[in-house]
Amino acid sequence: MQVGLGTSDVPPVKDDCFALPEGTHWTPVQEALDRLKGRLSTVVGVEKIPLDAASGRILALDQVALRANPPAANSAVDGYGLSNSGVAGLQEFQVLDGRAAAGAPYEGSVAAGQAVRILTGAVLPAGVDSVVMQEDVAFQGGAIKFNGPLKPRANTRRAGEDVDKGEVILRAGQRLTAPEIAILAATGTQDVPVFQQLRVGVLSTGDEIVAPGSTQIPSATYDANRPMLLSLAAAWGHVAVDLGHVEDDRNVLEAALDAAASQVDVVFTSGGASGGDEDHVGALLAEKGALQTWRIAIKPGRPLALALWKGVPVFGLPGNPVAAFVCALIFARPSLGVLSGAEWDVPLGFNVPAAFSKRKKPGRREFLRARLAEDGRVEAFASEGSGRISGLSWANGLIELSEDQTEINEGSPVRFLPFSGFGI
Ligand SMILES: Nc1nc2c(c(=O)[nH]1)N[C@H]1C(S)=C(S)[C@@H](COP(=O)(O)OP(=O)(O)OC[C@H]3O[C@@H](n4cnc5c(N)ncnc54)[C@H](O)[C@@H]3O)O[C@H]1N2
Ligand code: MOO
Repeated sequence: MQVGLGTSDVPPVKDDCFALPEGTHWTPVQEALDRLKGRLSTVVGVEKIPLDAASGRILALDQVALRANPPAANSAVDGYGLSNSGVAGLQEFQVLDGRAAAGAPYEGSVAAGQAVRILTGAVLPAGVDSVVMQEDVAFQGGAIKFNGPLKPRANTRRAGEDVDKGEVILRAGQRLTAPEIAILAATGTQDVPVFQQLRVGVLSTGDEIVAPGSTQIPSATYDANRPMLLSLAAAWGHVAVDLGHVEDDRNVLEAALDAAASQVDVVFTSGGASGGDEDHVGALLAEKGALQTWRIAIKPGRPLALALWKGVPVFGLPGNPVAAFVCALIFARPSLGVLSGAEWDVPLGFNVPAAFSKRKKPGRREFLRARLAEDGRVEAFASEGSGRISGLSWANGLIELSEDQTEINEGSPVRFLPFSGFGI
């Protein structure tokens, strides 16, 4: 028999460790994202680097074409260049000596009734406005014959038809990937102004955390978050800085954050965010780190600390690796983008039929490890436990269930966010 406490003093036992405790303000995911978006801005400087070293970097200034693409009208095919009369029926043209090739123009001019051999990419010689494809002609006795009419400017490319000189081709904030590199190169850019790379520090916390493989003691946990988060930061084009691991000691953590603040532009910590006896990260950030938000209506990942430490943004990610991963993708990725000079990026998502059924509590947003199958339906990982790291590599994306979704049946549309849309 219990004495001292009446049953009304004891909270009812909740089997669901994901139930949102009453009396706490749970910030909706969108509100947390809006806050981040509204408060963050670029923290890195600008440098000019050669285009061939710029892949993955963020453009710092709008770029204009330094030359038109193409710079001159040229042939789109191998064939014969001529002045097109547009007449229907059998046409005959005398073929001139010489030819026009890419990089080796034909210097003469082509009169009416004459044609010149021309290769793909060659500048159109004077007098040529159209090209007849070599497959469409009969060549006989120094002349070509073909069945007209030819369309006006057939098989030619107009000067500047892609972009004109001086036209804005890329905007500041765009990430330079293969397509952007191509247009910059084609229009003559040699050096490109980009933002300096953001330095992202990753710190693991927790007495139980040890280097992978370093011990066989069962109470030790191999550090999975730090390599995972370093890999994410690098995949997103930032400089990933390994800040190591600290034990559950507030002074040591404080010193580590101080050191980090002078070394990196943004810090990821993992673990110690939930408010347990040894959860120092949340407590320390609340006390000294201008903590902004730390309980978010999300599963997994609700204990997320967003703070500033000596002016440096700190993402206090949850310890459970799946929760740390999801929070990094959902909150940290677009934030790091803005800090590094890019636009706030909303991940690619589309609705696909569910290959599973599930009930869900209202009021929080849930992210499930998901795999889009070849039949176009999406499966969810069998377990939702946020320590089940194997589900991350099983998955090829996340399913995002909104706050008001409570029941998902097989075939119901669900939102699928492919990992590729998160840059991984
Ligand atoms: N009474 C409550 N307990 C917990 C709550 C709660 O609301 N009330 N929230 C749970 C949820 S949800 C999560 S997520 C975790 C997050 O807690 P912390 O951020 O404080 O993380 P820890 O307690 O330090 O660790 C949780 C778990 O993750 C393991 N871990 C930590 N760091 C790493 C690492 N670098 N690599 C691999 N695994 C790591 C750690 O050993 C723990 O097993 O709190 C719940 N509890
Ligand atoms: O939601 Mo916690 O964030 O389970 O992993």
